[in-house]
Amino acid sequence: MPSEKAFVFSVLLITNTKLMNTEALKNSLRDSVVTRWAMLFTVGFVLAANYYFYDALSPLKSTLTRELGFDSTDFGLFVSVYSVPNVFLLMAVFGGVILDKLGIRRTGFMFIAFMALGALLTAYGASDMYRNEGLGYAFMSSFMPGYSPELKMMLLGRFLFGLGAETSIVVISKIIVKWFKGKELALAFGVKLGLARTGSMLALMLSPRLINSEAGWTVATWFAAFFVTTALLVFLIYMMFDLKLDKQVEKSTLESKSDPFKFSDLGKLITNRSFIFVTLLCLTFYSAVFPFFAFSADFFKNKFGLTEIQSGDIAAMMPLGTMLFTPIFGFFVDKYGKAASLMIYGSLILTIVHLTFAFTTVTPYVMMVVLGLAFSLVPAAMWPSVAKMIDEKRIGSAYGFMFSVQNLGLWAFPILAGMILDGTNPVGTESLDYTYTMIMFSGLGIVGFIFALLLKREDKVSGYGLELPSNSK
Ligand SMILES: NCCCC[C@H](NC(=O)[C@@H](N)CCCCN)C(=O)O
Repeated sequence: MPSEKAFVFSVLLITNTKLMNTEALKNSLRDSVVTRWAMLFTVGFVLAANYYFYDALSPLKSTLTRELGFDSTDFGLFVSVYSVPNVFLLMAVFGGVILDKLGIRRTGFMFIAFMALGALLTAYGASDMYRNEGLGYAFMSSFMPGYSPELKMMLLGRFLFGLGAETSIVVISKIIVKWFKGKELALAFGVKLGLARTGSMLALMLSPRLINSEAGWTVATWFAAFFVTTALLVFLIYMMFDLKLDKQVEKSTLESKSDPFKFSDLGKLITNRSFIFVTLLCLTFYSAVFPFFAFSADFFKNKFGLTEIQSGDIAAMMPLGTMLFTPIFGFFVDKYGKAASLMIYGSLILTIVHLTFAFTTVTPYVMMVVLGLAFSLVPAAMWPSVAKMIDEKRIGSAYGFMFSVQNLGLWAFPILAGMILDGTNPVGTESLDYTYTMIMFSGLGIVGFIFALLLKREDKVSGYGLELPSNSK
């Protein structure tokens, strides 16, 4: 019968196509260990450049005061403007939507280009070229006279950088899943975070050295901007491999399909009590880490009377510590669980470190490594825990939502830290007293600790199994 023949033929065709896809999957680029790890290091370079630029001016706070007249509030404003697009334009959420629509290559290129443009504008805003009546100087002088034209141009640059940076983190996470799903995925995520932290560590160590260059202090800002621009070029190399892989394997077998973002999803997320507690922990914990980190080198300089190079080196101990500890805790969480407990310990250690900084003179070298311990415990336990409480299809929306809430803290607390510093230190004080600023960070640690306790208690009711090993849920 012709219809029976047609049926058998189409079954054979489907089976054959499936077999061919599996075959292609077996022999695709992602099956070469060397190629997929090379891809990880390629996009890891982009991530390192991202984190480098985010932290590049942190050890230069006093240089910005001396050269550009920034006070602590200006510096806080500069740090925080990174988060404005992610909080107020919900870029961390819409970036995910754009990623679903345009795909990895176009979204990645577009957002890394924003990062590069923003980084170059920031460096330009600090440069002599701009300050000697360069392009845009007259315009930036024509409004809001309370803020210098240098600050305004640098704010615009960092705003654009922030617009690209958070979404590029989401793109890179998706790239890792694309190449490592069903392979060494957890390890790949650990290495990715390690590469990001390498960027932070290098920024803290290199920037204070680069300001002593013969060509002037702005070498440090230009270097950071060129690092990000190089990352854009490096991403072009990645795009070639990505295209090749897509040609080898049907795209649908590679990229895990997530449901498109819907605002109604937010309703589901914010009625999940475990998710609320983990998001609030994310907000408070990261607000006590990244904004503190931005001020840390200046804090050590003022409290312990160190040079910019020495204080940058001490601050760099924290990312160095995380590079060591994060993979260890990641492995621990996979194998033994205890994620909720680790988040409690991490928040407690964070609070102790900040209180020690506020009220004692214990050597900051040791305390920064201990802070690195806390900053490994919580991220290593937090991000995989979200995957346990949220359906895989909505994980992108969940992370996007968490990033937006987290950025609220990354926006508000650097400004608050700067305002507290300016408010508690008379103008022209030789060395700044950070006590009240550190009390603020300790307070955030305590609130985070409470959310971590609530999360663990809630886990007993909701049964997400945060205390269980990865494969048992
Ligand atoms: N799968 C999510 C990993 C997030 C890692 C996390 N980064 C962030 O939370 C960013 N939203 C903020 C980065 C700001 C500084 N560059 C981290 O622990 O770094």
